[in-house]
Amino acid sequence: MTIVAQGHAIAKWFGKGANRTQVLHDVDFHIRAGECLAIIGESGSGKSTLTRILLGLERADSGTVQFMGMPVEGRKSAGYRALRQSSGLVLQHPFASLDPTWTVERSVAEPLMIRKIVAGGSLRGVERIKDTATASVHKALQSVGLDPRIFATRYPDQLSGGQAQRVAIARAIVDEPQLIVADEPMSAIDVAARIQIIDAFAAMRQSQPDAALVVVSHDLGVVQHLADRIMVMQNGRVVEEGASDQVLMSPQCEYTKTLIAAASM
Ligand SMILES: Nc1ncnc2c1ncn2[C@@H]1O[C@H](COP(=O)(O)OP(=O)(O)OP(=O)(O)O)[C@@H](O)[C@H]1O
Repeated sequence: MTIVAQGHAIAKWFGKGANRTQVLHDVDFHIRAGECLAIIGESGSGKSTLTRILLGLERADSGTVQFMGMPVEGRKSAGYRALRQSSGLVLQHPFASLDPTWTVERSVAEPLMIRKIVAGGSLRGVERIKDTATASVHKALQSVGLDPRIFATRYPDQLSGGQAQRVAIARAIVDEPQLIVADEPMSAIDVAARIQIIDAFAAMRQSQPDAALVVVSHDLGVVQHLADRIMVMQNGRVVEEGASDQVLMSPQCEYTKTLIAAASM
């Protein structure tokens, strides 16, 4: 299977002078097309920093990151541009990532419009692609279990937290990116609605079988449902990695055992 993104020997420091702290140490990772990789670990272990580096939103101090075989370093690099155009991000707080003055349809269509403008489309051109965009937006909403006839014209304040997160997922997948990163997508969602988010990701994986999905989560139940492979981080290092069943059923590292024991309490 094609490797969509990979990093080698990534190190990252934050802060200056006496406050300078290393938060990632010699991290290697890769994600293949069609795979779901979960990154788990306690708060502050470096999960979000690693995904931000993977998305080109943060720079590593040393090491390399590649997207589809091209280096991501530097905003002018071909790898960075390809990554920006071919990745989707789902964050913890769905309402913070939706413009309250925009309808669901407009929010979900935004990546398509941006891509068209970046590709040199005129505003008139953008108007003309609206019909195509509407079809893609409705397909994305359907795939996350939201009926476009009901939800397309709603505003964020007319959505529950779970519905808003599914809108955010629809926006992340609407232009069929090769890589989707979801950073704690369930933690701001009430327990009853979490299953809908899991279903939305499962449906996305079915409709876009070649997309690579990276999920950062504290919730091992979520991880168990979604992930093919798990990477465990502790204090900025990868301490265990393997197939989901193997890591969850027979963890090798004491730290992973502790995480699993804490989750089943
Ligand atoms: N911009 C920043 N400036 C300084 N320190 C930072 C910055 N971003 C993150 N850190 C620090 O880097 C470390 C790793 O943070 P990170 O957010 O990657 O961890 P995490 O595993 O995702 O945690 P959580 O599960 O709580 O989101 C933490 O100690 C954090 O305080």
